[in-house]
Amino acid sequence: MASETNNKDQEENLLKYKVLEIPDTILYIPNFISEQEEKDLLDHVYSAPKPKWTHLSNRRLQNWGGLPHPKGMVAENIPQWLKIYTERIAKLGIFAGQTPNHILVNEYLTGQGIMPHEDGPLFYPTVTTISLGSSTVLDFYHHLNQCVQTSSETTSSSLENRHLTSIFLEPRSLIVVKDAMYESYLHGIDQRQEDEITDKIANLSHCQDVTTGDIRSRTTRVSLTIRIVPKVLKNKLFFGKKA
Ligand SMILES: O=C(O)CCC(=O)C(=O)O
Ligand SMILES: [Fe+2]
Repeated sequence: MASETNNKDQEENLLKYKVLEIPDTILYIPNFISEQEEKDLLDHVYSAPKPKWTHLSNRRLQNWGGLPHPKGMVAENIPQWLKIYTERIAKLGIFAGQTPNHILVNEYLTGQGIMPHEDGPLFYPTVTTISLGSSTVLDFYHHLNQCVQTSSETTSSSLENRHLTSIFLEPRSLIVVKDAMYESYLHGIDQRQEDEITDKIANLSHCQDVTTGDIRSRTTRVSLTIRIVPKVLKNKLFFGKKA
């Protein structure tokens, strides 16, 4: 009973961070971490051994907690400097009592981004991201098949036409993307040097110091995407001969 009351209190506390009513649900929490915590996290990310980085054409990344796999993830130890945040996020009460076991670190240089995509079935359908270093704009899009067909198919399928909403991500903020927003829409970050603040950004009233019409330059941004991989292998399979 007591835990039911706690859950209800937690849900009510989170309501003030809710950005969109439809189609449920984006929460945006400014200053989720302090400036010192941001600095410490960046120091840790940049002190990771070189082979920890995977280089992609438009960003590089580090994977912590194991490699998600349809057959199950072989879980790896999460270092303490990241555990602080998986535990802090677990306390928000958005993961049905579980603690996130996976962190993807993405680094975007100015002008880099990530193509519209969905995170897919290997993850629990709630995703949280802490932004470090620079602000950016995260865009949400309808899937191609969700678009209302107009007389011109090319127009109706262009990304611009499929745009649903955008969220301005300030450094040190946390965004939570859940439910339909996770499962039924694509998200991406445009490859741009700067972001124009327009009324297409849904969370302006939750941001610190931004007004429509502002131009925000991008610098290097590091994001920590913190999630749950539900399917974990209990033991590493042992193929070698025992001594
Ligand atoms: O950097 C971000 O905020 C988004 C990252 C993302 O969408 C992903 O890694 O799947
Ligand atoms: Fe993603």
